[in-house]
Amino acid sequence: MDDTDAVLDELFAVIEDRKEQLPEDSYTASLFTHEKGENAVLEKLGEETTELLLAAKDDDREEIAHEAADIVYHMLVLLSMKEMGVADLRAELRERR
Ligand SMILES: N=c1c2ncn([C@@H]3O[C@H](COP(=O)(O)OP(=O)(O)OP(=O)(O)O)[C@@H](O)[C@H]3O)c2ncn1[C@@H]1O[C@H](COP(=O)(O)O)[C@@H](O)[C@H]1O
Repeated sequence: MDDTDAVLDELFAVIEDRKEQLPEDSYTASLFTHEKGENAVLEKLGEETTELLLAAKDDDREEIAHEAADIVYHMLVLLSMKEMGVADLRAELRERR
């Protein structure tokens, strides 16, 4: 497993922990409560996708990486909300190889 794989698994483990513990100062935890919730995650994914497209049009590599990371984080939160995980993503990608 390379570093990229490891960081995805680490991040997903943190997300799962926030979902369980719901610490007050956690942005992730706020997404799992009525304070924000699923709609906020979906809105973020929409916004960040638009921002990624604009960054790509501008050939702004730093911004592309930033927006792509925001999308991956919110996508992992969404998978967790649906009782899914990185394993589902990995299995789907693997099946396509
Ligand atoms: N990867 C992320 C991550 N990406 C984005 N965000 C948050 O998502 C929110 C929205 O992102 P935006 O890019 O839209 O930032 P914004 O400043 O709110 O911008 P706008 O809303 O004005 O567009 C911000 O509050 C970001 O901090 C993240 N929050 C947390 N993580 C990871 O989750 C871990 C746990 O974080 P907590 O749950 O906060 O402890 C962290 O250590 C990180 O690894």
